[in-house]
Amino acid sequence: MSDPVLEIRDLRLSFPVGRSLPDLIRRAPVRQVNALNGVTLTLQRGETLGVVGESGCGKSTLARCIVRLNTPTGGSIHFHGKDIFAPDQRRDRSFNRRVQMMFQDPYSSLNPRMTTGEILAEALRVHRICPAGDVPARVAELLDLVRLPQDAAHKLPHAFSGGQRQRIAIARALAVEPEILIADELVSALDVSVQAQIVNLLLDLQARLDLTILFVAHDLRLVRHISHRVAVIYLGRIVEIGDSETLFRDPVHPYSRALLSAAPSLDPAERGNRTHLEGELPSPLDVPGGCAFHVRCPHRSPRCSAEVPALRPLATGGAAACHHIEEIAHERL
Ligand SMILES: Nc1ncnc2c1ncn2[C@@H]1O[C@H](COP(=O)(O)OP(=O)(O)OP(=O)(O)O)[C@@H](O)[C@H]1O
Repeated sequence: MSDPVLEIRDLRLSFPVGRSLPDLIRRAPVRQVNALNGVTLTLQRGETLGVVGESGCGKSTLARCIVRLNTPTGGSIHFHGKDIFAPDQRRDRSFNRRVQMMFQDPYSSLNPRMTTGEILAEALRVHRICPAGDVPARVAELLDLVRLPQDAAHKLPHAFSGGQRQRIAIARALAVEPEILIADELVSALDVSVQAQIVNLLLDLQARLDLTILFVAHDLRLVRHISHRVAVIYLGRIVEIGDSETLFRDPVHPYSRALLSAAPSLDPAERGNRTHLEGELPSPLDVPGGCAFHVRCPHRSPRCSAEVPALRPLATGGAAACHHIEEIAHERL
C-alpha cells in the first residue's frame, strides 16, 4: 500500500467548559468535554472514509482538527508525513488549499453579495491557481464540473436551491485544486433525491480528480453508498474501522452492530444479525472508564470497565476495539 496522504495518531481534544456562578464561588475545578479520546486512522489517496456515530461522539471535532479549525490537546496529524500543527507547518498556506472543508449550510459560508462567478474567481486569485487572464475560462470549467449552467456565474447565492448552493460550495472547494475534501454533513439539509445527486456528483468528481474524501454523515445508507472504508466512532474513539461493505454487512463491535441496526436495510440477512442500542449516550463530560461503551453493552464483563480495549485486527481486514471480539464472532457462527 502507498504512503497515506493523512495519518492521525492518538488524537485528543478536551474543551474546557464555562463555569457557572456557583461553580466559581465554590472554586470548582474547570470541567472538560472530552470530545476526542485517542483517534488513530489513516487516509489513502483516492479513498473515501465514512465517519459515523451518534450525535456528540466527536465526528465534527475530528473533521475540524484536520483542517486546523480546532487544535488538538494531544496526538498528531501528519499530511504527507508532515505534522500540520508544527510551527513551521502552521505557516504553510498551501495546506489550507490542499485540504478543503465543506459544511452542511453553504449559505452561511457563501458571501451573499458576491455572484457565483466572483466567489469562484476570488478562490482562484487568492490561491494564485491560474494567471488572471485564465480566470473566466477556469470559472466556466468549474461550473461544468459541478453541472451548473454557465449563467449561474452571474447570479447571487440566494437565487439557487439548497442543492445548487452545495454545488457552488463544491466548485469553490475544487477551484483551489485540493487533495482532500472534508464533507461534514454535506447533504443532511437537502431533500433525499437531491442528496443522491450531490453524493453521485462527489463520487464522479473523486474518480476524475483522484480526490481523497472524509465523509461525515448521520445517514448510514449514504455513507455506505459513498465510502470505501468506514470508521465507527463512540465517545471520541474509533471502535471499529473497515471496508464499508464488510462492516455494514457484518459489523463486529457491539456498538457498530447496534448503530447499524438503526439503519433500514433491504436485506433480511443483515436485519437478523443485529442488536439494539440501549440507554443514552453518556456525557462527554464524564466518559466511562475502560471501554466507554461498556455501560450500554450486552457483552460487558469486569474487564470492560477496567481496561480500554485497543483496536485489534479482524480476520475480515478491518479492526475493532472490544475485549470480547472472539466470543462475539463465535456466537455469530
Ligand atoms: N467549541 C466547543 N466547546 C465545548 N464543547 C464542544 C465544542 N465543540 C464541540 N464540543 C462538544 O464536543 C463533543 C463532540 O462534538 P462534535 O460536534 O464533534 O460531535 P458530532 O459527533 O459531530 O455531533 P453531531 O453529529 O451532532 O454534529 C460534544 O459533546 C460537543 O458538545
